[in-house]
Amino acid sequence: MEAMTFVLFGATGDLAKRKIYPALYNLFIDHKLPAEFSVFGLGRKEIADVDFQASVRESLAQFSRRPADGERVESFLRAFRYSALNVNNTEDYQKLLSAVEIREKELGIPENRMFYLSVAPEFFGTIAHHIHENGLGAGKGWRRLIIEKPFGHDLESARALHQQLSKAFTEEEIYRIDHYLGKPMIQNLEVLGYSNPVLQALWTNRYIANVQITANELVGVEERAAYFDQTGTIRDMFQNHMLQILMMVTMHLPQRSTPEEVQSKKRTIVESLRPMSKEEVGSQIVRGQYTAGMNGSVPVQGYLDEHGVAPDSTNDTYVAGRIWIDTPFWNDVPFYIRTGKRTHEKSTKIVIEFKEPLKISTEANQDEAEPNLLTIEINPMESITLKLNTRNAGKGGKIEPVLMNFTTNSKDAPEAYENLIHDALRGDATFFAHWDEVELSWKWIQPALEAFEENLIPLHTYAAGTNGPKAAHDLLAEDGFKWW
Ligand SMILES: NC(=O)C1=CN([C@@H]2O[C@H](COP(=O)(O)OP(=O)(O)OC[C@H]3O[C@@H](n4cnc5c(N)ncnc54)[C@H](OP(=O)(O)O)[C@@H]3O)[C@@H](O)[C@H]2O)C=CC1
Ligand SMILES: O=C1O[C@H](COP(=O)(O)O)[C@@H](O)[C@H](O)[C@H]1O
Repeated sequence: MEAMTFVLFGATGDLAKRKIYPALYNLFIDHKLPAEFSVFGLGRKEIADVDFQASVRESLAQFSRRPADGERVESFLRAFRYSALNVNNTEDYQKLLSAVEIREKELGIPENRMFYLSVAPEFFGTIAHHIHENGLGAGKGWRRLIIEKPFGHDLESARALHQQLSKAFTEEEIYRIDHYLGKPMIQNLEVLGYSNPVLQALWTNRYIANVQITANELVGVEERAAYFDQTGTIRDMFQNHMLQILMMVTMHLPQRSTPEEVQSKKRTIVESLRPMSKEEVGSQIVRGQYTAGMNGSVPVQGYLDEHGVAPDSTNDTYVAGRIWIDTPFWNDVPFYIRTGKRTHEKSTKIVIEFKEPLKISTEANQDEAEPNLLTIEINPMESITLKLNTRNAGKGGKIEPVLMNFTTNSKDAPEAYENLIHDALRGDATFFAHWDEVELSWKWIQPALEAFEENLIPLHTYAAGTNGPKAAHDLLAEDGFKWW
């Protein structure tokens, strides 16, 4: 990997401490960073390099999956420098440029620069503009930009943001992080498809009855009401993470696909999502909000009583939807997606329900065989389970389900941010969200955003600690299915 400078906007923030420093440190230990690299942390306060290094050391002690002590952490920290910068202040960028150049010369490294914007999205455009105007991106090496979701608040604002960024960076230089795309099991979907002919053959509407994608959470709004009450689950989870999982599970990829091929297949999927009008949203999408209930054995308050939430808020903390993909592979297969806060469990998973040939072909047969299910657990477990039916000779030949299960030992696996930062440093955009996907996702979901805002569809309640609103279960029951 080529030597580079990693410029981190928002170096004093929560994401940097919890995710970015531990990811860089673990990459360093695994020899996945270049032999020579330089890191510049940025924030508004004046902080001495040595104090900045101490705060990074502290973050590692708290959040790294590997012990952060001894010489190896010290040698990692020697790469770190700090520069005070207010995103609106031109002089601060000039000061930064000169510090970066001095360090590049000291280390004898090329002018390869990675700009990571771990700051509020309203700063993205300003920062990109200043990087461009002040020559930070004009070195002889490569320049890349990593940004964190949210990429816009709706279709219009996403397009405006894209325009601003495009003035300073090309699409190939922009790496949009959707951390779900860094999860090992999501990355595994690509391999599962092309390396298992048995699955590949079944991956169509001929054999699949429906696909269910779930991202249930135990947590509520926590300390993030200011953001979440303006955002809701539909923007926070559904428009990005859930639709990205949908794309990953439905694209058919040949082996050794290039990032461009992956992006093109994903675009085809999101382009083929059957559009819904604002008036149709009510029949395809369920929105919910949690009321008081339990988090395990602890009583918890309802959403409207959470600190920072407007007492009459109609914000969604739960969304379930039925989606159709109009392609020859997926015609007539319903995709059910649900995600919510304060449900009964933390569980992110994909369930593929296969059609039931037994029931279809022998109506008179009294055996109650369950459908074959392929369950891919993403979080907190990482496993793949296939549910088959077999005859149990010990029980008079009764047909019973059996499970074939593979569970990964995820303790040592790299975390999402490690995978993604490593890919961006290598210039591999496979697991990043391309602008086309982002724009098309906003376009598809825009009528739902409007229906929510105009209160055209009901806001169902569910008690904290339960499995979501009843309406989300009715959505599948209408089609003769149930959530697994
Ligand atoms: N935290 C998380 O788990 C996740 C966060 N994100 C996204 O990541 C981004 C960062 O989030 P998070 O770390 O939580 O945010 P924080 O509020 O914790 O940190 C914000 C950072 O921005 C810096 N900052 C604020 N104003 C300015 C300014 N005018 N000039 C320069 N720097 C400024 C702050 O530095 P200082 O105050 O020192 O100047 C601080 O380092 C956001 O876009 C968020 O949506 C996405 C997914 C998860
Ligand atoms: O992006 C987000 O994701 C988290 C859930 O992530 P996970 O990796 O724990 O499944 C969610 O809690 C948060 O609201 C959202 O912004």
